[in-house]
Amino acid sequence: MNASTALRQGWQKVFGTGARSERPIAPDTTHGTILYLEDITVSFDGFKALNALTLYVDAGELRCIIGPNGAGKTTMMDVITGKTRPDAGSAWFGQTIDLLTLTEPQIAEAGIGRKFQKPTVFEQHTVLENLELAAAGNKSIWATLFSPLTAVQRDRIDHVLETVRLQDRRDTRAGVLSHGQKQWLEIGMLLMQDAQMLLVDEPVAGMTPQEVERTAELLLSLEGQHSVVVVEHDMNFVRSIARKVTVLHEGHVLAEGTMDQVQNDAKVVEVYLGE
Ligand SMILES: Nc1ncnc2c1ncn2[C@@H]1O[C@H](COP(=O)(O)OP(=O)(O)OP(=O)(O)O)[C@@H](O)[C@H]1O
Repeated sequence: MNASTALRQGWQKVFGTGARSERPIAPDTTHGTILYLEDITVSFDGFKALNALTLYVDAGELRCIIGPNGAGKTTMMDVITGKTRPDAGSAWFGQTIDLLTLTEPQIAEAGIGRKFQKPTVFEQHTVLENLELAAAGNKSIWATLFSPLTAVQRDRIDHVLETVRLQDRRDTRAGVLSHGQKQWLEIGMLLMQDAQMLLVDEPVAGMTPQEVERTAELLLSLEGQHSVVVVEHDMNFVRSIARKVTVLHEGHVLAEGTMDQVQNDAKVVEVYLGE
């Protein structure tokens, strides 16, 4: 059994494999699709950052999104998380949750977590405390850090620490972690929030080669249990984790397929990879 499979199986033991029933609203993925973006258009002063973008993500899928600067990758993430409202189109989380009717906090509550390029952890708190705080949501810091953990919470934290390989850093202040470790901690925090879909923006920028390799293993280990959308410019990294790759250009999908398929697509070579 490889490391990813072992982690995934452990994950299933702790969190189960079905829909998360403790959520007030959870995406219905019985048709196998967790994200439906259809004909999404976003204009800024008449310029179409997204132009009738249609894109679907399967439940449990690890999807890489690539494309030249200005292709609309960030704007797409902003639409999914409710930061930007489209002028036209529809965005559904599973079959029943209309993302365009929800606020940003409601979208996060529904199970969509976003990790920005720059890590945003609580630097003065330990790794363990960061995970506790992430799980606590709106509870006060005092109430969270001074109430004893339940056995279930302890199991979850142990499992997340193992997944993000920070077991031996649990009592380390987050501020002194390496850049890569902070990125993993932040992914761990999304896992503590039980994010079913993780949007991850340029996860390996600024990492050492070993950290890049570890990040690939981490993202691959989430496959199946979580849907992960990774936006990344580092093509070697994308190649190392790629399943299905979507190439965005001028606000819509230029090509989609395996890394080999998109790399050999003449349109993609012309506008992006041939640069
Ligand atoms: N708030 C805004 N106001 C005006 N124009 C914007 C705004 N946000 C994005 N844009 C423009 O929309 C286009 C798409 O930007 P976006 O950031 O989504 O691209 P991207 O694919 O993420 O690029 P990069 O790889 O450089 O991060 C760009 O031309 C950008 O300048």
